[in-house]
Amino acid sequence: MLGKKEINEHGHLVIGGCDVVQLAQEFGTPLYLFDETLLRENMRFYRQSFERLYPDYAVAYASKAFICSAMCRMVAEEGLFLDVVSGGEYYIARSSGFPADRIIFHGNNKTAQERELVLREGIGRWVVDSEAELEVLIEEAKNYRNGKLPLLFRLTPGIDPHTHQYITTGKIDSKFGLPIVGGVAREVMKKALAFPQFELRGVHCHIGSQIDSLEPFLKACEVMLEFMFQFWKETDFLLEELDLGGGLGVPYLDEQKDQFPSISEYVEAITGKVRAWCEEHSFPLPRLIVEPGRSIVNTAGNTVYRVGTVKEIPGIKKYVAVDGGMTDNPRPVLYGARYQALVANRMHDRSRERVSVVGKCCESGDVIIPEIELPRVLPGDILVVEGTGAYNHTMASNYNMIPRPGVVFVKDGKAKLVVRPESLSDLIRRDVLPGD
Ligand SMILES: Cc1ncc(COP(=O)(O)O)c(C=O)c1O
Ligand SMILES: N[C@@H](CCCC[NH3+])C(=O)O
Repeated sequence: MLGKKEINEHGHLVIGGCDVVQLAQEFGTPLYLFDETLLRENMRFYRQSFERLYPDYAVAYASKAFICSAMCRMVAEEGLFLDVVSGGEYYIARSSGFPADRIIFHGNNKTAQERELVLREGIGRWVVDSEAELEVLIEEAKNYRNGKLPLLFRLTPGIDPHTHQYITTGKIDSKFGLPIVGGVAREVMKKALAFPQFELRGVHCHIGSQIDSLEPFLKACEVMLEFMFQFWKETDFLLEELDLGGGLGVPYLDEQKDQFPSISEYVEAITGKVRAWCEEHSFPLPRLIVEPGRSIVNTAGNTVYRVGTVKEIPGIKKYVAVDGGMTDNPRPVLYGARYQALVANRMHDRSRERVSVVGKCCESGDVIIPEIELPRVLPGDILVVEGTGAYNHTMASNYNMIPRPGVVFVKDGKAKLVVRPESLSDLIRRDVLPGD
């Protein structure tokens, strides 16, 4: 099992002190269920690890992994910054009361509306992604409400993190960022120095996601520090901040548990590397920023389904269909992502059969787990797919007009509904009948 889970006297799965079978009855299925203690613990692991090892840092939670108003509140309470990549994420954060000066604003194609919103309300760091964006900002930032606009520049350091190609983002051939090669990034940044409306704070990179080793992060530290050092020598301007993005991977299956560095190993490695490099080159220690998403939320999240149709094709396969699917978890279809599951209402059942867990969408590719050994599954059973905290709720769709699930936080035996499940009427909320 992933995360902290127990089994009670009824043989039911317990998360955050709550009986998952009862939660399924109370809140309905499918349902995203988050262990609040684990969420907070992971945020604290990041902060405490930095606190022990490095003088000046910020941990910015990457909200694209999982966002809702209650999550933004929690991130604010835990003293983290927030990484947003759209006006939508910014809006949710601000509506929950998240302080603007702790928000980092990303995007490779920020729209006029998004820029206007953020410049109106304020921002902690604005991450410039391209020369074209800088050109637009030269005009638009003139009347920034808080004086100088604090900028980071996103660079592509040319590193392959050896992860799925769709979530590889730091190679030179990328839609994100300014390439380090050929002096492109350097020239664009030099240009920004000439404008008084900007406060040039530092550089950013994000090499990819679900990365299973420390080596690509260490390489990124080196390349980025080398860039900062050269920039200093050439311009006499010291870039004070280095934002290394997110990307630390996590196990999705029990058998992968030893295959990923822990949060503290990751923080130890990057802070050690930065310290050693700076000492060797007599370069002032920069302020370090990281933007973890998945490693904070994934293991804390689970999806609770009810089993419907069970279909056996003799000698070939048994299909177990649940009341959700690729609409609440598109990751298997998109990335071939793997998951494991539990039968929450019969945790002591030792019978085993090989099945394929599928969804209810009108697509043969709507498979959540192609092959898994489970206790003999019956219609009505409660099936929990583990490790769905990241990029599930935020990537869910209404395909086949299936309402999206609600979100419940559990902690110390108490359950809080933090996103209500969509209703059928939500599905027509934005419809306009011609003539009305
Ligand atoms: C700029 C940026 N920062 C942070 C993250 C978070 O990454 P992860 O969830 O892998 O930690 C992402 C997503 O990959 C990103 O694009
Ligand atoms: N959506 C991806 C991660 C994207 C990271 C954003 N840069 C996933 O589920 O793995």
